[in-house]
Amino acid sequence: MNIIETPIKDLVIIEPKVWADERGYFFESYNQQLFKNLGIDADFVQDNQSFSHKNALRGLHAQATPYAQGKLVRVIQGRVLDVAVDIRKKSPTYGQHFSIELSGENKKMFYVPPGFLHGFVTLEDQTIFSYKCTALYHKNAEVGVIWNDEDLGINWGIDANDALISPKDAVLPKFSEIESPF
Ligand SMILES: Cc1cn([C@H]2C[C@H](O)[C@@H](COP(=O)(O)OP(=O)(O)O[C@H]3O[C@H](C)C(=O)[C@H](O)[C@H]3O)O2)c(=O)[nH]c1=O
Repeated sequence: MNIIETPIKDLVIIEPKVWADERGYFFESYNQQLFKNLGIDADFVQDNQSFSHKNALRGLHAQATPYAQGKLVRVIQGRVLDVAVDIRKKSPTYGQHFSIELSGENKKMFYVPPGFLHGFVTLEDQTIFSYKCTALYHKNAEVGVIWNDEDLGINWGIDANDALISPKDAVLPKFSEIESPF
């Protein structure tokens, strides 16, 4: 298992060791001791899974302190562009984002610590997205920013007219309109 740092501190990519043979493949998608050895000393308490059609765009979401969530995200089937935005007020990369393509094919995982907005857009039909969270869901603690915020300048790689957005996400505020809870 390899861990790859990104230009944003604490935001890391994990490449699991994949065992392939004539039957298919096997890999450990999570191993607490191995992750702690790699510096990800997080206790996960909730697993989530979503299924999406192509061009579904979920985000940008976070949960405010004290319910802030770290997320270990991966794609079981299909392909996404995954995006994390640093909104830790004291961070030198505040307001900056990092994007990565996650797929059933590349089997890459992405650890998004507490203090980040998170979202993804699906690049293939029948995409299954799975992630572990370090805090339970608290609906009333949800915070979000509109996906196409001009200040964040995220290139989602799809035509905005094709994006499938939930009614909730379609009315999220601009980045300049929120006070980061981190
Ligand atoms: C997140 C969540 C949702 N729900 C229920 C509440 C909603 O009625 C329904 C759909 O939720 P939502 O539309 O917020 O699902 P997503 O748009 O995929 O939200 C996720 O999208 C981005 C990518 C994230 O990083 C977050 O984990 C999460 O906000 O599931 C639950 O019961 N538990 C949960 O933990």
